This record gives sequence, C-alpha cells and structure tokens, in this order.
Amino acid sequence: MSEYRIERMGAGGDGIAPGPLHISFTLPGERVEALPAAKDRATLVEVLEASAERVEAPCRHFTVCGGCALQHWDEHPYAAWKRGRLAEALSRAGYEDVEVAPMVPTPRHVRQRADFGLERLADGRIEIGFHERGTTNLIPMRECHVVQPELVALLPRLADALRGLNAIRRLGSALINMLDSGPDILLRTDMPLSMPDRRLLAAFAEAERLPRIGWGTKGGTEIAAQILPVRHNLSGVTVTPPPGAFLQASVPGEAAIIEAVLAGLPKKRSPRARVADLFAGIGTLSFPLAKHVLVEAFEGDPAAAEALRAGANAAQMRIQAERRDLARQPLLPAELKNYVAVVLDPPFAGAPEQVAQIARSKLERLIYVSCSPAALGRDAATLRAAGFKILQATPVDQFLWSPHLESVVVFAR
Ligand SMILES: C[S@@+](CC[C@H](N)C(=O)[O-])C[C@H]1O[C@@H](n2cnc3c(N)ncnc32)[C@H](O)[C@@H]1O
Repeated sequence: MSEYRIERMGAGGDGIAPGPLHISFTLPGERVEALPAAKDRATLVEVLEASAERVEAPCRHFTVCGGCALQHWDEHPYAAWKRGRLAEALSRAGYEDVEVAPMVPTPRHVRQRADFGLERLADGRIEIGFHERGTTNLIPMRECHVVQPELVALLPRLADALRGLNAIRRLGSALINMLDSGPDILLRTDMPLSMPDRRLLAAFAEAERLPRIGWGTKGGTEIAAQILPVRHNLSGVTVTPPPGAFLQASVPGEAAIIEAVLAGLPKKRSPRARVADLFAGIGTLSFPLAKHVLVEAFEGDPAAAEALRAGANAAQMRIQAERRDLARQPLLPAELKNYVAVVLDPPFAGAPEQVAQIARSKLERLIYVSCSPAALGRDAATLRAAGFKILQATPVDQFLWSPHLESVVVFAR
C-alpha cells in the first residue's frame, strides 16, 4: 500500500498519479492511499485528503457498478472536464483555440435505452443488472440514477418471469428501449427459444402490457411475442423501431443534438437544398432536418432503414431512405456534390472511410455528431488536412457520470 497525489483526470475518468498511475474514484489534488494492481493502475483504499470538489455519490452501487465513473465529482468541474475532452480531441487534430460551447447537461433518471446482463444463479433464479467494473459479474441492481425509473422498476418482474425461460442456461442480456408505446425488450440468450419459452414471453407481455418482446442472436433478431403495435414519435413522425433499434440515450440529449445540428445548416440555401444524413438509424435527425431541407438518408441496418422509410412515407416527408453500408461503400465525391451539407453520426469507431471520401470531395459543410471524442479527433485530423475549419463545437452530456461524451461539431470550408 502506498500514498499518491492525484495530478489530473485521465480520459477514462480515473484520477492520474505520477507514473502515470490510474486510480479510479479519485480527484485532482487529492492525497490517497492505494494498492498497486497493475503496472499503470492502483486500487483506491482511502482518501487521505479529499478535494473540495468531492461530493457524496447518490447511488449505492457506485464504485462497484461499471455504469458510472464520476458520481463523486461536483457537477461544475465535471462539466468543465467533459467540455475539455472535446477541446483536447480537436486540439490533437490540429484545431487549436476552438470555441467549445458550454456542455449541455442532461438530468438524472432520463436514459431511455439500457442493455442489462442476465445470469442464471445456482438456485435457478435470474439476476439482472449492469456488470461490475472490469468484470463479467452482474450487480443485483436495486437502484439506478441514470436510467428512467419505470425501466428500473420493471427489472425485478422481468427477472422473475425469465426464471422459467429454458433459453437462458447461464447467461444472456436484455436491451430495453423505452418507446412511446411502452418498454420494448430485446433478449439475447445462450440457447434457442423453445415453444414453452415463447408462451412464457407472450404471457409476460400480456401481464405487463408490453407491446413486443424480441429475441436475438448474432445472426439477427426476431419477434418472440407481440400483443400491441410498437410506435415511437421522433420530431412529430411516428416510426415503428425494429427490436433493439438505436435510440439516442436520452430525450433531452436528443433535443440538444437536433438543435445543434439544425444550427449548423448553412444559413443561405435554396428551398431545394439537399442534405445527406449518413448513419441515419431510424431517422432521429432526418425527420427534423426534413422540415428545412430535402433529406437523403443512408443507413446500414436494413430494418432501421425500412422503419425510417416507412415513417417518412406515412408522414409525407421530403426524405429518401436507402440502405447502404457506408464503411464498404461510402458516398463518393461525385455523389457528395449533390449536397449543401452532410450530417454524419457514425458508431463509436467513427467513419474513417466516409471521411476520406469527404476529404477528397468538394463538400463545403459537414455536421459531425460523435459519441467518441477519440474517434472524432482522428476523423477531424483528416478534415483539417482537407481544409475544413470549425464553426461550432457543442458537447452534450448524453452519458451522465461516465467518461463518454456526445458532441456536435460543424466543419466548413
Ligand atoms: C450512432 S447511431 C446514429 C443513428 C441516428 N443518426 C440517430 O441519431 O438515431 C449509428 C448508426 O449507424 C449505423 N451503422 C453502423 N455501421 C454502419 C455502416 N457500416 N454503414 C451504415 N450504417 C451503419 C447503425 O445501424 C446506427 O443506426
């Protein structure tokens, strides 16, 4: 056991002592006692001198649950640190002195999408919860201050119902989207679904008035039980998201992202101006965009692209939706010349293939929505080399108390 002085916060939300040595749940300026656990990591034993910025963590599972890393930090320095992560990522890409907007905060208890682990215990019961930090063990979840309370309240009843499910031999997961029509559950299990399993899920759906329960494997998803129509409202358009569809993490965060995306559109544009929405999902950004410009939406997942297309058609919106794998088949410079702007909202790894084509094209404006400052930084370096400047950079705290950060950056040349 040794004493350390924490010098700064690392990108993963750990305090960093000289070494560098990562020590979770510490804050800059603190003197702590910790037990070396690996070459670059030690485990906090005691805070000897606490920072004035230290606050009481609200959740009993904090430090054990892998979901949150930063509940012990006052909201103001926490927000400044997250905002700094975006500034740092852009500065590493060569964009010095970018005016980064203050981070848009999100309240507690608003996360509308969560993926829980399932585990069958020795006595046959099913445990449901988030994973412990750095392990595959599950925490029996009794509270959560991030996700919506209705979702947390459903978990014990879901665990009880799943006890009789043959398809869970040892492990599984339950991805829950809180849609306007009610919780939409996608189960993944380690055995196939039997007929009695389907009956059990239908009875649970009926008892809870859950419109649909899906079941998935690596090969795809199917509907295990459906008793009511599934629908969700996105900027006034009703869609039927497929099981497990991507949703923005929270509605307030989604609204902030939409506002920053719309603010990034070129002010001077013709009424026939066209915008490409790349990695469009089920249309979260396409629908609000289509109130201002003609939208061509591209999405790799066939079911999501179809949900977007069907929603747009029913609402008679100015959107063309196409399924396209943008890693294998990015939009080429000849196609990109059709647009006054491109909106890009790729998965965590970023979109290097598409950004390479944008760099080679004559596109003048790119509105980049990112959930990973590191990936954004890599793509931003390519854009800078291609002559793009940054007009606007807005961090949005979609992932409260985690080191993850959503941001909207408007590039122009
Ligand atoms: C971060 S989500 C954004 C979705 C949407 N813009 C929204 O706000 O809800 C990323 C989307 O990219 C899609 N995707 C992942 N890999 C892709 C690829 N290679 N080509 C096209 N789409 C892809 C996913 O299916 C997902 O819908």
